[in-house]
Amino acid sequence: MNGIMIAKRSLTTLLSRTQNLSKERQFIFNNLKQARFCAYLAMQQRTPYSRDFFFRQLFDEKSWTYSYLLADVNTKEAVIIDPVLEHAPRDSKIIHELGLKLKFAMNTHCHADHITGSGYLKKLLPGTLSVIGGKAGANADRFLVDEETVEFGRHKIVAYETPGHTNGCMTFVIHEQGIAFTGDALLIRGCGRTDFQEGDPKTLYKSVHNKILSLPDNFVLYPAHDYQGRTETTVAEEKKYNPRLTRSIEEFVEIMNNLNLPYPKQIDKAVPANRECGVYDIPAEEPKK
Ligand SMILES: N[C@@H](CCC(=O)N[C@@H](CSS)C(=O)NCC(=O)O)C(=O)O
Repeated sequence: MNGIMIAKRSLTTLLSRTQNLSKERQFIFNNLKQARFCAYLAMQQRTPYSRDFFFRQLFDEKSWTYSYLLADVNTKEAVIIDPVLEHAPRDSKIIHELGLKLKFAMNTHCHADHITGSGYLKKLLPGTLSVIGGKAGANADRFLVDEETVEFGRHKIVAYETPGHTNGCMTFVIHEQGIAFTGDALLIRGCGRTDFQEGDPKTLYKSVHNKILSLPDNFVLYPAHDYQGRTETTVAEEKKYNPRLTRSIEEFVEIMNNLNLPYPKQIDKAVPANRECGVYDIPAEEPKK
């Protein structure tokens, strides 16, 4: 019997003995339960990336957006997920410096909070194709349907429809590497709002449970945003700690209908621009009045 098994057995014996005891002991019991879950999480090793898989998380501080640059190390073919207009020069520079060839600029959905960098990247890196879900109602070079595969080198992204934040939301999964890009469907300890752009809480709840939280527990999830500096999560963590999605569907609807968030600052220019796959240059700042 190895150390972990002995520790697990002792903890289980201790836990069973603490049941039906006083409040104080119940408190200790709950903390031990928590410790046991943390140990379980720590033991859930993520799938190590294969040596020929390149991953880079990028950030836009204005809209708190994460973009992801992925590549096949051998063929140099690359994709970028959810690029941001203002960072197209930065992203194309990295791609150039690393000797990569951008094949696809992909969007998980038609964003409301920033203009996609797809259009500008197409101009800076000729040959790049823009990609979005077929139900997004946006223009692009390639439209994805549920479970369609996008390839770069030998790597495969499977696109799953996860509507609810918007109709066209998709989650991009790379099964071999144990990762998923959830866009705004699932955020770390949260989820995308449902109060505009075809948002629907019941649809979102079903999408997240059926298509994201049903992935293996150790899959690492990469959202399109985080507003607290967190960079990634896992299926196991969200199944345990997501304050919205661990509730019943009725409670979830109630929560979502009462978020009362202010509208994203850029929504009026972002949605029309994103319907056209972004713009082809960084627009000049509007003069201050
Ligand atoms: N303050 C930001 C917008 C923040 C926001 O509304 N985020 C969206 C995702 S981008 S449409 C969201 O779904 N948030 C959910 C949440 O619970 O925060 C801005 O002005 O751009």
